[in-house]
Amino acid sequence: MLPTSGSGDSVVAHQVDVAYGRDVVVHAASLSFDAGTVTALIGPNGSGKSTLLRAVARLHPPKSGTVTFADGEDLRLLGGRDLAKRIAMLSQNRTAPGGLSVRELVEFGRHPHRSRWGGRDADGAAAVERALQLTGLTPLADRPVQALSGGQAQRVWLASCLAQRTGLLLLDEPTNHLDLRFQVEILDVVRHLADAEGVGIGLVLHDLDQAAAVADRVLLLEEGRVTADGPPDDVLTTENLSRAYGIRVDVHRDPVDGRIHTRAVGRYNDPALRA
Ligand SMILES: Nc1ncnc2c1ncn2[C@@H]1O[C@H](COP(=O)(O)OP(=O)(O)OP(=O)(O)O)[C@@H](O)[C@H]1O
Repeated sequence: MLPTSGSGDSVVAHQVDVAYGRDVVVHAASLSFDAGTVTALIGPNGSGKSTLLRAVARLHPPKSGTVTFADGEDLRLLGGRDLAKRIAMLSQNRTAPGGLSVRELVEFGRHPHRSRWGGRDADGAAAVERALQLTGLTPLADRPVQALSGGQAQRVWLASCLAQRTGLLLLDEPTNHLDLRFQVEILDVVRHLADAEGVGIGLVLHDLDQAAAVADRVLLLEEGRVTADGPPDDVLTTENLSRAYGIRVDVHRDPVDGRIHTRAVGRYNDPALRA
């Protein structure tokens, strides 16, 4: 079967500051998204996760610092089409142009692989069918995008990224709007792409249990700074999470599968506070 990605790729951000106007919201952030590795960005609302991901994807130029591929090549030196062959990003807040079917929107992901004059894209049809299949959209392929639910539409945008067949995949809250089954299935796809095809994956997740389950590495952001970076066991601790989120967060390890589970303890499930 045609692989979804090209070959795996890695990207390194070094001491990156990112600003909106004069307001610096990401401070001296360093990270890497490595081939064959799933890296999750977590942190409270407004801590800079999306902004940092967008800076790595060159959608928002950093104020200072560098973003390079593993071989040292600066992303700024690539043309848009060449960059889109190497990095795909699922952003939040997308709007589909009117009148498109699911398959037509997924085909947008093939744009960088077509010649400037819209010429042949030998792998295109197979890449699109595979992306539809991986996201469970084959039965909906001919439906108008505008007739889809929020979760179905989320899967179409993800499929469009997969059809791009890049070695790096950056996903901003990919499980947003998805029901339980598709949350699990999409994270399975993410894991598969990293393990079987060597894709480097960076994703923003709010669900800490999902981050623990899917990620090899977790970065915690607080007020625009990376305050922890390492394996889930080292980062997802009561101390780190309670400090970052400003609420007590208990962390347990499942005795059966060994996975980390987190529980934010609010007033209503803390017996000491309820008494
Ligand atoms: N377009 C914008 N113009 C100005 N400030 C912005 C803009 N987008 C985000 N910000 C600010 O930048 C900071 C970081 O926002 P960002 O969206 O990166 O955080 P986040 O961690 O992804 O948040 P969330 O979990 O809510 O999605 C916040 O203070 C936010 O108010």
